[in-house]
Amino acid sequence: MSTSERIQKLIDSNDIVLFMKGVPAAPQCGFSAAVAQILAKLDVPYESVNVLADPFIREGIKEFSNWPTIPQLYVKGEFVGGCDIVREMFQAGELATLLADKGIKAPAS
Ligand SMILES: N[C@@H](CCC(=O)N[C@@H](CS)C(=O)NCC(=O)O)C(=O)O
Ligand code: FES
Repeated sequence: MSTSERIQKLIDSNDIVLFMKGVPAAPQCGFSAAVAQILAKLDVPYESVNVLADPFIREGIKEFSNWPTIPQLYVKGEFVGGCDIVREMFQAGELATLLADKGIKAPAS
């Protein structure tokens, strides 16, 4: 499978995918940590992909999204943005709205 096919499969098989440096429990960069923290606050399940563990994904996702940096957030197969965009959307309440519009809910507590 090519790198872009692997990326396509990841975003097709998970409602939310965060391409990040490190893992949610131990992010390796503040930008990735910020997005993981926001997703934790929204209390939604997501798949994370550690680009530091895979140089092909690290470069491939930039080409795939036409976006030069990590982190990158995908929701229902659509690129949402990096840290700045996600932070702004979260603060404006737009990220919660986007997830609700796409039918993604926090697990019932
Ligand atoms: N302003 C960016 C910050 C992210 C950023 O600058 N990422 C850099 C440093 S972690 C990056 O991915 N550089 C390319 C690389 O490390 O492959 C955003 O909104 O996401
Ligand atoms: S790893 Fe240095 S800024 Fe992200």
